[in-house]
Amino acid sequence: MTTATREAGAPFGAAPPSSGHAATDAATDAATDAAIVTRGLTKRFRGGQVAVDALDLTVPRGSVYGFLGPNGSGKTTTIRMLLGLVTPTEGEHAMLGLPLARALPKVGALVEGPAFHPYLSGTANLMRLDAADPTAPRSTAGRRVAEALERVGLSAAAGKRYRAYSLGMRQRLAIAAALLGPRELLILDEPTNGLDPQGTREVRTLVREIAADGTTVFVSSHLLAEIEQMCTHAAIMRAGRLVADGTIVSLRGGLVSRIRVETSDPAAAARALDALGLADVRLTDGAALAPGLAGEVTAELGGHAPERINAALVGDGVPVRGLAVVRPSLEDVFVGLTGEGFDVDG
Ligand SMILES: Nc1ncnc2c1ncn2[C@@H]1O[C@H](COP(=O)(O)OP(=O)(O)OP(=O)(O)O)[C@@H](O)[C@H]1O
Repeated sequence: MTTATREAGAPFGAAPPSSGHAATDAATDAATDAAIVTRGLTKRFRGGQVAVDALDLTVPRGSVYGFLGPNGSGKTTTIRMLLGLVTPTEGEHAMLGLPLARALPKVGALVEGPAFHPYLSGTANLMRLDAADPTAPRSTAGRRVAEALERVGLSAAAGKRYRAYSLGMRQRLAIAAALLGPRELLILDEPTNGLDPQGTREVRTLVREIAADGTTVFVSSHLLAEIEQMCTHAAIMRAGRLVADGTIVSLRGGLVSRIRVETSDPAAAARALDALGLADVRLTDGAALAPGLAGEVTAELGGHAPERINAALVGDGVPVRGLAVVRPSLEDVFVGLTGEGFDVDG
């Protein structure tokens, strides 16, 4: 069943009124209460290209949900299906447990940035966009625009022409456009694409602030580190398929942290780590590569406290130049799952 046929009836995931099974109800309620649910969502373009392949997603309310995947992995197509801009070939989807037409007023979206007029101010640009929404009452337009500008931290620059805005300010204005009116869910497609580091930081901070105000944020990106810094949850896509999803902590939890010791005596360090019972001790002898180069020993951290490892190394007379806990990144998760690097140009 697609969105088009579902709009007139109950939203996907809604519990039947007479459902009497507690376990089934709990599962259904979780889906109904989610900000976004998709089941078997598929898009096959004419010509046979499968952009999204049987996607099952559950985005909890209140999460900052990273939708991660290399270029071309189906992120934009999924978002366009969610918003009713592309008709799915198969599968179901719902936002906020509502039929699409009722959900959309509560959903702000930034898919392809709105076209702003370079010679108009931030305020004037948003007033134009607000005026294009036939459901928004005219009498409160000024307040809506002022609030949206305030929310993205552009009140002070509201009167400036758009052409004088920095890249980060421009993107914040685009997000303000998605926030005209109260939103329960904000969907952002690659909001930091093309931004400089400062602009990227501004957008990242803004996303966190919006989430802290209680809005669920669904944000796509091809940048692993960015999703790790910004999100509570993530789904990882590859070639239209979901390869992993969950909280960032649980995704990383599938892989173990390691301890890394930098030392001029890696053999002694390796012996000490072995004696402590650390697993998978690996050694690189720097001096064998170049005279004077420090060596490195790594091992699975397991339940060992790094400070005790350090004390044991020092106690054994190992000259420790550096000691670090290396936590697995989402990139490690992706590589572990697919056996491939995360090719951003993929
Ligand atoms: N209208 C279309 N017709 C045919 N193929 C399409 C169409 N739109 C997207 N595709 C293809 O579907 C696949 C997924 O594209 P999509 O834009 O959803 O990926 P993405 O993960 O958002 O990547 P990007 O970050 O580059 O936009 C790609 O191979 C793309 O070429």
